[in-house]
Amino acid sequence: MSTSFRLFRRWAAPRLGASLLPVFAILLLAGMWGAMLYQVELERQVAHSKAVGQSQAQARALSDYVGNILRQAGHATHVFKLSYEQTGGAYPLAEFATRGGLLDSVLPVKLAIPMAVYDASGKLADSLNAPMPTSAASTPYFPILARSARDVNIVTSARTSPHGSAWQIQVARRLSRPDGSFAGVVVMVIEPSLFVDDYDRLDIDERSAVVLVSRAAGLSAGRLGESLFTSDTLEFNPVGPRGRRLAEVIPDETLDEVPRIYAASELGRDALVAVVGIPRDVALASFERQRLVYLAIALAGGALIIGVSVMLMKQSARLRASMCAAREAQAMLRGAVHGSLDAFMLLRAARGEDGQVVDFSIADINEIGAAILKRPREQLIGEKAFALLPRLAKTGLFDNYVKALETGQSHSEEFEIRLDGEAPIWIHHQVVPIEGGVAVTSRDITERKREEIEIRSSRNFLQSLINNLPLLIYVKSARLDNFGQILIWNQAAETVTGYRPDQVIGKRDAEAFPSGFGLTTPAEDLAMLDTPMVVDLPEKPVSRPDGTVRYLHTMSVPLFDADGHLEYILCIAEDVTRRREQDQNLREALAAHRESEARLRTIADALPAMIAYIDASETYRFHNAAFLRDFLGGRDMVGATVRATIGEQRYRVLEPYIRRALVGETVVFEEVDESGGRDIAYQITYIPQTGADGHTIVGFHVMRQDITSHKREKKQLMMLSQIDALTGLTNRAGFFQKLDAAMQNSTAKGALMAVMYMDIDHFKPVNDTYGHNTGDALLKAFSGRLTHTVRASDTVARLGGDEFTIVMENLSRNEDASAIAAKIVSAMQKPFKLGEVSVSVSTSIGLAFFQGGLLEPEELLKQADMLLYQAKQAGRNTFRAAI
Ligand SMILES: Nc1nc2c(ncn2[C@@H]2O[C@H](COP(=O)(O)OP(=O)(O)OP(=O)(O)O)[C@@H](O)[C@H]2O)c(=O)[nH]1
Repeated sequence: MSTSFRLFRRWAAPRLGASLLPVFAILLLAGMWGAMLYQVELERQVAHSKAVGQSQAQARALSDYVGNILRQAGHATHVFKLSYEQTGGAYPLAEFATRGGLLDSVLPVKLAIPMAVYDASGKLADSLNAPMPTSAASTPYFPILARSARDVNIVTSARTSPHGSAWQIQVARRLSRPDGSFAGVVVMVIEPSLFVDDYDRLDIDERSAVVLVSRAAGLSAGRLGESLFTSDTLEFNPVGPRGRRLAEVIPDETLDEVPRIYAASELGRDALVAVVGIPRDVALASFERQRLVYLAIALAGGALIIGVSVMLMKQSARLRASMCAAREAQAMLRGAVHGSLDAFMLLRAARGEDGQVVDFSIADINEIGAAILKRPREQLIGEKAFALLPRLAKTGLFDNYVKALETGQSHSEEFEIRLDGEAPIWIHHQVVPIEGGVAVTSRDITERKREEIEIRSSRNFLQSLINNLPLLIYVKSARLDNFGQILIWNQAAETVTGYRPDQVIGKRDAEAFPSGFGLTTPAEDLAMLDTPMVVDLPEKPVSRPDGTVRYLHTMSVPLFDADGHLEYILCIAEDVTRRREQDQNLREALAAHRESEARLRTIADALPAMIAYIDASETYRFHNAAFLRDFLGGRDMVGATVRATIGEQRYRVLEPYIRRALVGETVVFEEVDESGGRDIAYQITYIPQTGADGHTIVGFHVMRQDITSHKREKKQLMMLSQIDALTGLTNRAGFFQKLDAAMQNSTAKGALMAVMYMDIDHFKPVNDTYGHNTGDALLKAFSGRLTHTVRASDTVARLGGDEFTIVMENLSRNEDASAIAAKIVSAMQKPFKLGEVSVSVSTSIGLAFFQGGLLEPEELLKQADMLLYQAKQAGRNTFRAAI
């Protein structure tokens, strides 16, 4: 096979494969459509033949009818001839054509066929149903009939009527005299329209064409729909070869818009041809329906074929793509496997009779794998792996392969193999399940493993050392390519700063700490680069991610490589936050203490009370400005004892109180200072002070308050509480106190006394009419008048509302009190001038007496109230006194 052919085949094969399906689909479509069109054409031809047959049947029916009419017309002329000749020529047409007459037995008279009788000279002798030519002498049939001695019937060819454009057929018969000589002719004139104007008779569609053609005359008459026509040009030509059974014809000029299938039927005589045309759509209706069904089936089938083909093409394109990819991948894999530094084997599972895997045969192996097994690759392929190396089964590899195969899970591990008599080796082993077996990759990693273990153990030691140191340790690179990058970050660094190693390691300060702090500043790091030496850095705040701040005291130490170049900056830091906080707290506590002391002194000095503090040894420790000024007479006694300050005599008075205070009792007592010429009352309070333990009394506070004015106000308040606020008279409480005192006095001395109880008559209307202010003004004016009417020693009181009482003591006689009552009643009758208004009221009074006894004040007042009630009952403006 030549190279160019091979190349061509490689190029053509996929393309051919890709185009087969669409070509097949197109062929299938074309075949389906071709078959469908062929079938449709066959059916069209059959339908057409049927339609022609139908038309011809109709045409035949028409020609039969025409022939029949013409025959009957010949018959009719014969019947007339017989009657005419029998009657010696005296037989009128009218009688011949009566309903039920001779004509009617041959041709229906209702056809009203025009008829005429001409005499021997050709002159019109009789006519019926239409005007007829007056002479027949010039007609072609007349000389023939005149000459002929026999009974002859002539049917003329179609010809145009002498009267108009319509054409007609004439049926003429010779009439003879009894001697046989020529008597004349009888003629029937038949219009072709008679044959064609009736669709019902033919039972055809209304759009059909019915035509009668006279070949001899070249005339035709027909009917299209509602219209009748005649023509002298229309001709129908046969379709196809002559002599065919089906006589399809086509008109040489279009009759109208309707396409039709025409067929002709010759009459056989008189050169007449009947033609019927059936509308094509009617004739082929069922074929057209069938054609639509075929079309629909073909379209649906076509769509199905296209759809399925497209789907299959897509599927096959995908399949080709994935096969291509698989082939490429396979090729790459094979390349990689053979070029790999790892040993690689494809093992096919070998199963025993029970279906269990008993061994694996080598399906493929690369050169390195073959080298490990110490056999050429070609020899190894097909060999049983574990039969070849039975000792490998002991390592558990066999079990691993079977497990990977059965679970479908890849498996990779690093393990140490100790085979008898050989140094242990480390293998990195990977088993991948594949169809019917496993793919195994192995790499000898003994060397790497050994180094790794060594490095790990020394690193672990260092790591644990660094991590367990309580100091923050972090190491930055000092190499120029990654200067400032943090390389080590120990546990204490994480705990103190809150940054985990993964957030910090490999980054520079600016990246690692978004909040902006640097454990050492870039300037400090650069300084280390310039002059590498141990530096004690100032304390610095660092913000943790949670927002709290820690203070670090850092020392940075340069670390050099073997060549003496600076390689790392080791930073060792101590968290000094707690110590700083303690210092700060102490400072703040001291300041707060001083501030609070000063504040307390300011407050104490501003207080009007005298305040001092005396300790358990009775020595003054503090006194405020008021105490210094008012109690100590301006001498500062802080540090002096109480006894020395106030003198022995006064100390004896105060000592019991001091003792009580020093055992924890709050002591309150009063003292009157009479030294300054006026009495000043003091209230003194000793408040014990407990020490830090909360119960030992370490001294007591003294508070000395001037309560002189307070006492005076209290007295005044007592007095005020017995006065009626509106009128200034004694109120209810004062009245009862006074009444009680007076009754006690009366009982003690046996003196006569009286209680007067009065009420303003009709006071409510005053309030209602003038308002409450005027009511109040009236109450005041009433009180004033009352006070002026009685003695100064009598007590006038307002019990409430408009009710008043008077206590009168030391009376000589009852009448004295009654007289005063009368005087009051009279005094209150005068109008009261209250601002703009003048108000007139009156008063009613109840008067009760007492001259010692066991009566209670309330009972005496009740007596007076009863009497007041009686006075009100008596019509008001009066008084009632007890007898
Ligand atoms: N303006 C004023 N009216 C008061 C005061 N206290 C009570 N009143 C009114 O005094 C009226 C007392 O009415 P009464 O004594 O019951 O009736 P009255 O119209 O005087 O009739 P009699 O006493 O039966 O003649 C009530 O309308 C109270 O609202 C007050 O302090 N000032």
